[in-house]
Amino acid sequence: MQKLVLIRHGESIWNQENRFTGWTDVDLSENGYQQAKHAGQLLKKYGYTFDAGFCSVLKRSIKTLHIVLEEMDLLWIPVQKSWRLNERFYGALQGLNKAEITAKYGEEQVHKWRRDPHELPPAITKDDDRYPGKDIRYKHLTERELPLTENLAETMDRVLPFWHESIVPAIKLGQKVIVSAHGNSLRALIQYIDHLSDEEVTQLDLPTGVPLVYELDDDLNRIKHYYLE
Ligand SMILES: O=C(O)[C@H](O)COP(=O)(O)O
Repeated sequence: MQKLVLIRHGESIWNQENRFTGWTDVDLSENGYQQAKHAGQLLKKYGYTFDAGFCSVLKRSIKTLHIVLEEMDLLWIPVQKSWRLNERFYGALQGLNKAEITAKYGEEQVHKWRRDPHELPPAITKDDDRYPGKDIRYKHLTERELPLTENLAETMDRVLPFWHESIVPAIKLGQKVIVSAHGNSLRALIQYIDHLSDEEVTQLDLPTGVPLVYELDDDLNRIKHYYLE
């Protein structure tokens, strides 16, 4: 049996302000720092340790992992960052207030944008300042990989190659792994690991900054999962 720990980053400033975030590189709120710290303390208290960490290239995920590892005195372990673990790219919704968008387009449409795995939020265009092609950290991505919008299914398509090529090999080597990522990149991963239907993943919401432990068998099938609280 292998344990894998997934953690959604601590609360960000835009989570607090109720704004669509996506690939916007927003920092943790003070509460988010405390959540990450608490997560690290819990992991330590329950005797967890890690050999490898994985996070996105967004600072809320990077800092969450850093703070957790700092609490565990494990800052020295190798950490791999990948854009593939980034939050789902929320297109033209990025930066907008969720309540205002709900007032404008109605709850049903906003729920679809947020939770329907195949619904695409309105896209940006390449001349938009939010286009990732303008951000140096994505300079190695092909044009096809640079999103203008993304639904959960597309998010899963870009998360899974990283899961199979980087995370799975580490687990199979017997390493203890922690993945710090985002609400939707983790929902995509969980849909895959747990074989959830589209209907089931629609119901799945992850809290910020709470470690989610997966116990996996040798073929990486889930035995059970639970939050550490
Ligand atoms: O990008 C965001 O706005 C959040 O991290 C996730 O938002 P959601 O719960 O609306 O998908």
